[in-house]
Amino acid sequence: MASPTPPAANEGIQLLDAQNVASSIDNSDAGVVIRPCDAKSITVVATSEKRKREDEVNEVEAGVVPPPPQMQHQNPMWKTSLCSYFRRHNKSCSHGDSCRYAHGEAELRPRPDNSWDPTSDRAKKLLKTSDDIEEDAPSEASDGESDLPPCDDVNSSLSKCLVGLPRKWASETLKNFLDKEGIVYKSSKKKKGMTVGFISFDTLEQLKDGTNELKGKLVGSKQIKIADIIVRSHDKKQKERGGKQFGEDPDSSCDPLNNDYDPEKDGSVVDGLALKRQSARNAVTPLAHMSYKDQLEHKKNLLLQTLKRLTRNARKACPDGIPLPEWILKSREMGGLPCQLEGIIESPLVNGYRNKCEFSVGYSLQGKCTVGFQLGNFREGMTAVEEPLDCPNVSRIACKYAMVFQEFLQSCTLPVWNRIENSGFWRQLTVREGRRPGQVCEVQNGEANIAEVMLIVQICASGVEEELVKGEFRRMAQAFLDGARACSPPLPLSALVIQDHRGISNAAPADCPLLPLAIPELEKVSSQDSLECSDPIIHDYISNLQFCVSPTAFFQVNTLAAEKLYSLAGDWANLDSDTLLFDICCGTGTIGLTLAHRVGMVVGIEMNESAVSDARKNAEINGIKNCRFVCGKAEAVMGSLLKEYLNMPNQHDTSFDISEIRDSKNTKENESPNDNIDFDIKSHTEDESATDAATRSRDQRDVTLGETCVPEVHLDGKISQTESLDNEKGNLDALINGKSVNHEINSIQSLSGNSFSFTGNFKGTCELNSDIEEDKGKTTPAFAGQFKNIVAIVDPPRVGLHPIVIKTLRTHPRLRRLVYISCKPESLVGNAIELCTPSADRPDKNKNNRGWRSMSATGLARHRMKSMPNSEPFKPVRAMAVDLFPHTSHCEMVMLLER
Ligand SMILES: C[S@@+](CC[C@H](N)C(=O)[O-])C[C@H]1O[C@@H](n2cnc3c(N)ncnc32)[C@H](O)[C@@H]1O
Repeated sequence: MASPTPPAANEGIQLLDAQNVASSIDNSDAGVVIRPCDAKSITVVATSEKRKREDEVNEVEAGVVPPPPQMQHQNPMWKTSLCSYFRRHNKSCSHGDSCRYAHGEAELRPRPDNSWDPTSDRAKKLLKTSDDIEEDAPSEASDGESDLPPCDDVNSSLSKCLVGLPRKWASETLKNFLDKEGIVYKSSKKKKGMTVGFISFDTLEQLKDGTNELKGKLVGSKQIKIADIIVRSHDKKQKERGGKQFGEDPDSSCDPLNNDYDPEKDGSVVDGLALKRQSARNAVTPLAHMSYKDQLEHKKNLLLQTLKRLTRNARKACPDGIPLPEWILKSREMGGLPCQLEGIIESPLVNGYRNKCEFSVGYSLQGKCTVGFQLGNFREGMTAVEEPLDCPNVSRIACKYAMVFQEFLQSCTLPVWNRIENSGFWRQLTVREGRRPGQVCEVQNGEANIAEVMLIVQICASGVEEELVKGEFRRMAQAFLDGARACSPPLPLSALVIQDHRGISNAAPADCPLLPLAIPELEKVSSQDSLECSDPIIHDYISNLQFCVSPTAFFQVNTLAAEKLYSLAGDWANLDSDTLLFDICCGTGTIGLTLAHRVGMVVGIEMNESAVSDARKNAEINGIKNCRFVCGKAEAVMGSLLKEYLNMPNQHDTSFDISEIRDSKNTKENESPNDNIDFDIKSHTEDESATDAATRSRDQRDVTLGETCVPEVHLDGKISQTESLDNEKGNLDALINGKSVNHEINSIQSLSGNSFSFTGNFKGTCELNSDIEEDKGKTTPAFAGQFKNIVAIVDPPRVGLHPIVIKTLRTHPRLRRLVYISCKPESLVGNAIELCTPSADRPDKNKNNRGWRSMSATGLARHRMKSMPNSEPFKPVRAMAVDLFPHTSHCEMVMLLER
């Protein structure tokens, strides 16, 4: 038998202090996970042992056998983590020199983002130095557990972090456990779903006894580790000003866990490898220290590793008795790749490329009111904000506006948002930029091409007197105008919007109230009391088309690189006039609209109402008539749309029967990872058109399954004759495309000329076809069978596609080509496993989703494969990346799947 395989470095939980905890936190959209990165590797090891003879290359990938020297050199992670096996087994490791992990500090290399393995002496030393700088040095952790804090730092050190707790524990369970163990403490806190909890003590004595008692205690099979909590100097300052610190009141908002800061949303794209950020530049652009060429090489290497995971997992998921597909067999000749990675397309603009920056409002490490980027994840205990001036991805214009706002706040009476206390008024500034039309001759001088700027200021108006708020808004608008004018040349300023958001995190929901403000002198303010102005919108241009961008609609942050991305997707989709193109997760319609001239018809699907409204406007202003945009979650409408357009039998059924929806709803309640099913589709009646059925949706909160309801309908089209039309709510009696209809309107989404778009309760019979469809002479359901070539381009958010969408696409026999665009290649891999693995002859209907929380994305995909209906799999044909995010480790990947 082979000698025991050393586990990967950092196996299990061996976190030393709060920083180390943070460094293992995966801040993906899925939430916080202390990532036993190694569990994965261990699985790989076990499986690759099983399938050793099949593919030795996989063992290289899994770290089981060393890569050839040239690969070692290429792998940016080579020897960047300490080998835990080596440390634990008296400095011996059966892999010897070929181990991918460092045997001791001397061998250790810095990670690509210049950070060090958090468990290394170097990292700890750096940590200590930086903490000294912050006048807030915690005790240095030693060998897995922290020492007791020095006596002169008692106030900030009477709290500890408990690592390795069961995820299912809540605060109450932790309290019970501590009481049972006889620990004397002041307060404790634990959030379900995390393995970290917090405990605070009244005295040093209590802390000493408590930590001694808890150190190494077993909970289930896991040992509890104890780590320090690092309190920043600005938090101390807040405390001095009267603010609470963690531990003072466990039920108060002073809870480091009560934050769902998403650095991605914030523009602060944090590299998961980072240990600790000392500057906004490092937090937001961790690769900025590399040349652009090296950055691309680094990203390419990461993508290669990610792609190989697809092959490995699809192989594992392949049901017994079913032959491995050709692409997996061929992968041996390509070093384990599922298809060729054909390269990485550079961003035309490397600096200042972001057209949207979300600046946090908070305090710097020195306690100064600052508008900029947070230095790290709040879960790392980091709330400090630093100015964005040194971040190369931010434009000069965005920086200027951040500075103008910062100056304004310093003289403002209303408080800035306190992330620890969840109180305050000013929260965030978003700067969105729109470029001029036409071919840009001087790409690198991107700033000169910015024609429009929209500023969105997020506040929390709760409990603040209205008059005071109005006065501050007026002063702020004036400050922005003055700031814009003071620059040479003056900065563009087209729209100013207030977003009143009362939630804990700055990530506001799509329906968060927006108040467009008049900008003095730009807008003619009719009276002193009227601050509001009309629709705030800016414009940008892609492939010579104009795009409206409303305040919250998604628009790629790097427009010039996005243009390259879309044209690559279009080229690979192999489009012609016989093509029906589904643009899934279409946002403001950018992909569908830029490719509309190459296809017969585009159907865009998007859940964000304002983005759909923008998409429709965009079609109109560009005179594009062969696009239809459907507002709804793809998982709720995709099946119906496929049936509607592809003339499937039983056309008047919705795509999923109630049991399917109920099933997905149940799995959600029973811990389904896909907890974003908000819509329900009811079987529709014979007198509704398929279009109506496909587009109507109802918020799950208002409906319980099995209940009969008046379906809510989303319609769009042109009114040729109107008897009554109330802009807000009321009844619409109109002739729509020649048919008389009556609708109770819930909300009108856009109204320009005689075009409309609204949701309302469906009352009568309406064979509605939008004028766009009529103009093309393709009326619903006359589309059926009209298209020979059915293609989907999917561009989902970071979590990837919903499993129902994957299943719908995979099981539809007429969909032969799919172009997957991904801003998170790991999610693409998860989805591609489900799309490309052969299905079992008899799918396992018994979906046991228990334990999904501890599964990796790929493990989950393999698990779901078991219940995939028998269907022809796709195969990965080619892949290519487009760098939309220079200086960060993020990258867009495009993969062509065919069958
Ligand atoms: C990465 S963006 C792509 C947008 C667009 N393709 C573009 O390039 O501008 C993802 C879009 O998917 C939308 N989205 C997220 N979840 C969705 C769902 N379940 N169904 C439909 N759209 C969804 C988001 O609102 C967002 O506009």
